Amino acid sequence: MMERWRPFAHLQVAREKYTDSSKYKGGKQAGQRQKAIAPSDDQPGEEDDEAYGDRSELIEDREYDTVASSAMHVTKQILNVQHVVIIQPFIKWGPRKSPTKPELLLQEAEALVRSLPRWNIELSMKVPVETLDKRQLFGSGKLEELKSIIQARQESGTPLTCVFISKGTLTYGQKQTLEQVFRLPVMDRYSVVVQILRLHAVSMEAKLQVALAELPYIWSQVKDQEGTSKGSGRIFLSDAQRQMLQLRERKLRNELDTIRSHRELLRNRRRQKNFPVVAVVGYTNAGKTSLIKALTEEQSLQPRDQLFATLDVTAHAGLLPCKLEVLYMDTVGFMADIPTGLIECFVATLEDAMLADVIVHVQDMAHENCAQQREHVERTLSKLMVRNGERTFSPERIINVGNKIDLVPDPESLTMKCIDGEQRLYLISSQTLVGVHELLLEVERRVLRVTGRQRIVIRVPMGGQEMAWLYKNAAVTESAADPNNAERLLVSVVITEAKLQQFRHLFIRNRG
Ligand SMILES: Nc1nc2c(ncn2[C@@H]2O[C@H](COP(=O)(O)OP(=O)(O)OP(=O)(O)O)[C@@H](O)[C@H]2O)c(=O)[nH]1
Ligand SMILES: [Mg+2]
Repeated sequence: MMERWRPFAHLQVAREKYTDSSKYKGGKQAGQRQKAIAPSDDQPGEEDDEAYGDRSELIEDREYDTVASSAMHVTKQILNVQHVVIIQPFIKWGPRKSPTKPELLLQEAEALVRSLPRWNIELSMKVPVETLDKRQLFGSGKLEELKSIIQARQESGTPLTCVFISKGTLTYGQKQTLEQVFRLPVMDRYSVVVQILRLHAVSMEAKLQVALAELPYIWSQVKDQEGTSKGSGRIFLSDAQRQMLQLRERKLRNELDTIRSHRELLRNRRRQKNFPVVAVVGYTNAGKTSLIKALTEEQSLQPRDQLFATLDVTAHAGLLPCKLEVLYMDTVGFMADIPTGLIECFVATLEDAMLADVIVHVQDMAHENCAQQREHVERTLSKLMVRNGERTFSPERIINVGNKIDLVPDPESLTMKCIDGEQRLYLISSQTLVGVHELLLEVERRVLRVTGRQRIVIRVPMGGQEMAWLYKNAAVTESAADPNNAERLLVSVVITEAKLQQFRHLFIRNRG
């Protein structure tokens, strides 16, 4: 019966590159983004796409698409128009009640749907439930009521095409029951997020990660189905399909391992080049990309009002006021209530962020749920730390930034909250640039402190080797003739302790 409401099953033959969404992201952005990166060899991006052609076979796999579209209702035709009914179930009381208000949960569900360019929200409802585990999820009366609402809407001429139940994952049984009642395909958060990730994945690494993130979901649906339909004679996966999925998982893991060791090499190379790294992290849509754009004035960066707009960790060069060059890493946003299996794969891309010298945590001050978002990010970051075998973040390395203050009606009221224990919150707007310069000065202070760099003035002979050495091994900020000695220059530099020792050893001792 389900076959009838599986609108994507017949569509998976299309071969176009579904991640080539450039025309939906405000122009040539996908290409521009690659150009924006500095230095260019730091990215497992398009060049990898060409260099590893066989990887694309993993992305373009017809047999897999058939299984994926029936298990998740996801499709390569992401850009098809959809008319969506959103239902946000929430537990009204008891220990499993969500700490977040149902209205905010519903808003987040709507934001997820709006992140898909041609998905239209036709109906949006929050519905109290006793538990999220019932096979039909809702009480019988409520279910009938929902069915009538949907039917009435359809009869009035609205072409509804799917129901999005905003719960992490629905079991196969829940989906089947609800699809029979609503006579529409039913999706959960996992499958909607997968659609968004598929759309926004640009680099081969991100594409492979999304592909890997889909597998635990498919397996869980298969397991559920086996548990519910014993004896019904209907087999969800053939043995050959099972083997195909297992093989696919192995291949994806291998490919990702290869890409990551390549990334490790690049990271080492970057370290040799001695660029301090500043990672920008935060909840999805908090304004991470916008902040990097403001700090680097890089025009090609395209912030978007979409969740999970950034899926690739990219590096962008910027100059600190002292003329020291740093790399800002843009990262994947965090989100609560995303099943762990899904985000697990992306956690690896945050490795770079964890190794940064300084971490900027961007928070959306205009969001009603700001405090919970902040806690979620902090909790996830500390879990990541533990996994990476690190102790804890020293507060030295973290700068808390409250963004979007231009949208806060009374920004003055926030000033009170700015001192949070020892941690200061830097209030800024990446759009109007209020507070950005002050933040930049703080980034500079932290980078210099954490990386053991100092700003000093050195007196060197004019035209000597010293000057060339300093240009190569330190950041030269200024040079001027020494008023007391016409043959000497006063050079302001930002230099590490180790390099300063080397300088002394090479030049000062020699001079005797
Ligand atoms: N008014 C206002 N809007 C902002 C500000 N900063 C960012 N935005 C908007 O917020 C939206 C999200 O910005 P992004 O910079 O893409 O956010 P992000 O954190 O990189 O999001 P993801 O990559 O999806 O996790 C965009 O529409 C931005 O224009 C700000 O200071 N003020
Ligand atoms: Mg972003």
